[in-house]
Amino acid sequence: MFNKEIIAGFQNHKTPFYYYDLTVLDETLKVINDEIAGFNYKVHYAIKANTNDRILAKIKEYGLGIDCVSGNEIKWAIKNRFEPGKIAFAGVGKTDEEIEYALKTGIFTFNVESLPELEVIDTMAGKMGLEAPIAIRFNPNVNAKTHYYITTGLEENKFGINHWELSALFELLAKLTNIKLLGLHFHIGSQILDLSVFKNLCNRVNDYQREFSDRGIEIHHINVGGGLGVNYQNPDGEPIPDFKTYFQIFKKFLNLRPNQELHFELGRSVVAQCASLISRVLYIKEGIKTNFTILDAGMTELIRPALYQSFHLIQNLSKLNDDPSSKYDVVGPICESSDCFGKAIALPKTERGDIIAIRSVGAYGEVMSSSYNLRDKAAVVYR
Ligand SMILES: Cc1ncc(COP(=O)(O)O)c(C=O)c1O
Ligand SMILES: N[C@@H](CCCC[NH3+])C(=O)O
Repeated sequence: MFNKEIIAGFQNHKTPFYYYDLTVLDETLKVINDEIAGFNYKVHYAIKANTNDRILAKIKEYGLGIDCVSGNEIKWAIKNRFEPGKIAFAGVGKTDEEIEYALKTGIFTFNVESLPELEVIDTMAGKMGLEAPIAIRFNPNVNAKTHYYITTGLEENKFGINHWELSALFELLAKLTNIKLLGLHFHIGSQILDLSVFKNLCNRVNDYQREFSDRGIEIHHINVGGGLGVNYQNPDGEPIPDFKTYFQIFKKFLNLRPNQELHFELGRSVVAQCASLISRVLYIKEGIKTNFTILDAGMTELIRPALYQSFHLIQNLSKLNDDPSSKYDVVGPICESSDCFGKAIALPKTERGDIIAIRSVGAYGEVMSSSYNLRDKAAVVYR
């Protein structure tokens, strides 16, 4: 991602800043489109991962739709010229205002997460003289084998309708007159590296499909959500897991009906590798076991390590060819001990003023930043 010229160019910018390499995004989007070509598959990009307008313009260029989780995300998608007919709306807590707005706008589908929500959407659509297009989000109770905080498809999670609610759901569907059932929706979690869990998901989806076809209910599309993980250890290497293997699982194990569409809501795997957080070393401070490298970027720019103890590769771009002979706790300036990007990180001997890159921050990076400690918003630089 970096060469001498790019690194030299960084000297002209005030740090910290988000550096987006749109050529990386191009490559990723091309791979996705190649893998789904010839199949009745559609990808709706999960906009929560990154709402940057230049990123969205690229995603639109490749023809993806958008998966939203708030009314404001829908508004933002439309402002960025995505057609309402390519926008899906999920979320366990849709407000009346958001539902009304989405109905008026004519989005493709509501991914409905509970029976009470289904009734509210039906009532509101009735009052507006509309038919609400819906998919039912099921909680398939499939373990995504990922971090506890980003697991969404276990019965104990708040997301989706559980299997034991199925007969109540069928009764309700038969009764409601202002909804049009289009799809079945699933999303089991994020940063999934063990792809066998998607095979387990396919088996559950096939079971759910049967429940509907046994009752003579036709389903237009199946939505298997997102969740494909990325290689945080080696962002410049081959993606592990890779898109080919991922899509292959659905091609092999999911029983699509004739003419049925298969939808995906990928977020992280689309955008994670196209960005780095670029920062300068403010101080090297002596520590008890390891010295501290204190950066001018902190958890306000990237909260993932503090929130999930997640790993991001850290590189000293000022000394890229030197041996990583020293170890540092790489920390930010925020008044929290969790403001730490990594402990005992091997780096070349690092000095004040060195440029540091924190890699793979394109997903859930900039969007999760905050102004805690009244910090300025980080700038953005593109290639
Ligand atoms: C409903 C839904 N769809 C899609 C995504 C995108 O997931 P990921 O970024 O892991 O691909 C999420 C986030 O986990 C989600 O909650
Ligand atoms: N914010 C999480 C992912 C959550 C995805 C949304 N359900 C992360 O940074 O990994």
